[in-house]
Amino acid sequence: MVTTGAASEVVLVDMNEALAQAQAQDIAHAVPFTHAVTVRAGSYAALEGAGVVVLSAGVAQKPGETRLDLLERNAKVFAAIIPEVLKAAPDAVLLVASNPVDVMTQIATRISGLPRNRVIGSGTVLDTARFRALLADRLGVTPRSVHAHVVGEHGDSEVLLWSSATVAGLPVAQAAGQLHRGLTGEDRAAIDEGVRRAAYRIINGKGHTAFGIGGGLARLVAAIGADERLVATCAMLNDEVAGVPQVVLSLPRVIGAGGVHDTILPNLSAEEETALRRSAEILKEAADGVERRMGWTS
Ligand SMILES: NC(=O)C1=CN([C@@H]2O[C@H](COP(=O)(O)OP(=O)(O)OC[C@H]3O[C@@H](n4cnc5c(N)ncnc54)[C@H](O)[C@@H]3O)[C@@H](O)[C@H]2O)C=CC1
Ligand SMILES: CC(=O)C(=O)O
Repeated sequence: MVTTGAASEVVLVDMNEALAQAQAQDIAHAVPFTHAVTVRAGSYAALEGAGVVVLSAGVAQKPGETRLDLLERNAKVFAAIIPEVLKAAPDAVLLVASNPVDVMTQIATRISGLPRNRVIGSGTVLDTARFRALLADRLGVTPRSVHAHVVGEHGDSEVLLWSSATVAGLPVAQAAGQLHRGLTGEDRAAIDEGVRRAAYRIINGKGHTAFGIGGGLARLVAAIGADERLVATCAMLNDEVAGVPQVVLSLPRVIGAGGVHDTILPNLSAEEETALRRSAEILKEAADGVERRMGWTS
């Protein structure tokens, strides 16, 4: 957020106050080289007046763990922190990053009681970035010129929408031909694996992921602050997706002041539609299970 000037003030709140203080100081020392952003650590009360509160507290995956393995632990963290956040910043948009981000967004929607469009999960914003980056690399163009989306779970069952991926308005296979680049079935499989397994690889190498999600969250915060109507793949509670009712997953959403303004369902091939239904079913089952175990539903 500091490097892009996405906000005028950033307040870090963490149960580990010494860590929050240290991070805030370290980040503040980058301000002279970047944008005029005030950065400080504080208690929940310091969130007063916040336009957006990013919820990233909780535990992260250890090597070998899936995102869904974190569910119970992070549900308890959200039950503790969301009432505190809302006491200080009742008008904020909640932007959820903690994993498993889709189910955590459902939990945040339930606990907060806020309108669903004010509780956004970063969802597949990161996976879409990874897809665009890998496709761009294959085709020899910049990722900003690749229009492609990942929908569904931010996790193992996510769906890369190859059928609607374009460059310069051309389907990627045709664009690849004109760019004299191969895009074989093997290349596609490697890109799929590169996107779907990115977090596992990075966590194996450095213990956590940070820069990609930091870039994505900053982009969403900027879009909310400036009422941009940015189209980004984010998670929100949907009435129904692919026949699955009341499920949180990512689709392209229009993001502006106050949160999500609209949702767009891209054209899907039959295979993509089946994969999206499967992803929705996995998330629905995980969310229903944790809601029962937390005693929120019978
Ligand atoms: N959505 C996405 O694309 C991504 C999500 N994540 C998720 O974000 C979360 C955080 O990841 P990291 O920053 O790497 O972990 P981390 O362990 O470095 O940071 C989590 C912080 O939460 C704090 N915390 C824990 N319980 C708390 C409570 N009750 N109140 C206040 N603070 C509390 C801890 O003190 C810690 O500083 C994880 O769930 C991780 O899986 C991480 C990267 C990408
Ligand atoms: C950790 C995580 O969810 C990611 O980097 O995709």
